[in-house]
Amino acid sequence: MVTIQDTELKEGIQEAIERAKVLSKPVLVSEVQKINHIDPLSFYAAGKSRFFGERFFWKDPSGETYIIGLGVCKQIQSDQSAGRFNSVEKEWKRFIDESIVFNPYDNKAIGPVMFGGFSFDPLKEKTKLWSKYSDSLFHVPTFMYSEVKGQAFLTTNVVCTQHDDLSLFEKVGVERGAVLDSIENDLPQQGNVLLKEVDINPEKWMNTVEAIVEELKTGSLKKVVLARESRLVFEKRIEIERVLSNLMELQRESFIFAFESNGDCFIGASPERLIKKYGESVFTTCLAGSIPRGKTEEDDHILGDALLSDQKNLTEHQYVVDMIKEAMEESCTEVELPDKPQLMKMRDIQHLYTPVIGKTRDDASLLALVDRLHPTPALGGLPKKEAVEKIREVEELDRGFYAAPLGWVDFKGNGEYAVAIRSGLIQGNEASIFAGCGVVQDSNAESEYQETKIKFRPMLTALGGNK
Ligand SMILES: C=C(O[C@H]1C=CC=C(C(=O)O)[C@@H]1O)C(=O)O
Ligand SMILES: [Mg+2]
Repeated sequence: MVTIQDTELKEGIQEAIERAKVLSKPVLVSEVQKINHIDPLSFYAAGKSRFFGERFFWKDPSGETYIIGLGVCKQIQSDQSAGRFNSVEKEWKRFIDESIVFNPYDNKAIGPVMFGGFSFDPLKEKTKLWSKYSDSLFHVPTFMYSEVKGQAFLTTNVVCTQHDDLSLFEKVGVERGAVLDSIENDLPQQGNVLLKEVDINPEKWMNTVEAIVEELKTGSLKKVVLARESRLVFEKRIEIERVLSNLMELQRESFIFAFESNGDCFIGASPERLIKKYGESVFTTCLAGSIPRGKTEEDDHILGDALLSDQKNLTEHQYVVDMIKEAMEESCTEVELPDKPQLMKMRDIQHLYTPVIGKTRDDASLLALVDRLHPTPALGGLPKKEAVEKIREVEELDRGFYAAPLGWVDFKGNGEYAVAIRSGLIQGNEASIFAGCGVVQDSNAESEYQETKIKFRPMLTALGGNK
């Protein structure tokens, strides 16, 4: 049981209603309180009955930051394609500038935070798979639990209109009390059975890989990332909490995320950071080039060493390094990166990995950096524009939010975006899972196909389809 003593929320609501009258538009009041630790997954689960379809979950790979949101007090979305990063940022800034924030703490990821993401390619023809997600979609939660370096905070966000009155304060208090009272530490155990697993057109996908390899040998394109889908049908509705719990247990080194919208849930465990910005410091990652894990420790070392000296994978990786380095040098005063990749080992796969750090020039915003980086050649290809056009033309899959930036930004401009790979879209008792790989001149369709099979594994296992 968590007891909350409200201090400023009531006064804040009063003030926000007055401000809403003057501005003739809704005004946010945000209050941050330090609370005792709550299990992040239990907080998420506590919102199930009241806020299903309006929740999000985020954990960074270090486990330093957890952000869990329940309810949506403000939605920011944009269906425009050109300038969508900028238009989301502008709307967010305007919203924050007019808001009233009570927050005596200096931590990141507390107070008003918007969580969400962007589709991979807004110009790709839409299918009904992603009908619940617009091309840019962000939620500011009503209640948000943040755990930052072991300290726990609860943020309450209330949007007040000129027609509201102080009864809003009572209403929010009752709702928050109900959420906190329904926190239970044990997740219900529920078995589910995988009835059907359909790989969508694998032969056609391999033919496309072969055709692209031929194109890469002659034209100006150097790399194209091609992805595919597998569709799973279960006996019962998929329990998002259970999938998250499995991901937390099995993919500890990854970003773990869930983003619900209108009853669907985009979920995954990505090893890939697109960009993190804390103050002026920025961190990004070049991640491309893959090999399986070994069955024994010795095997694993042999495979890792083979990856570190494999020319096809080194080329695939280097394209990403070159592009990210150029983008960072444009936006930063200092950029540091090692001159050779190292290994990143996850449960199911190992990758070539080059971390990059920098200091932003003229305080470039996080979303401006996302705009500059997305998609890196780890998800799009090289040259960027031609590769994205090629994917739009030849790929059967509607990527939606797969392979695109997903993450958060707080009201001070700090935040982090992952590249949403190793992910899937849950729709009731069905799920689509996605995986792709970097196709270069030396690619072989069969081995790229095997690579996508390994990349399906984190989600397949978490869903209960592959023990
Ligand atoms: C496109 C995916 O992985 C990317 C990230 C790491 C390694 C990759 C590769 O080796 O092909 C891909 O570029 C995916 O997991 O769906
Ligand atoms: Mg690869």
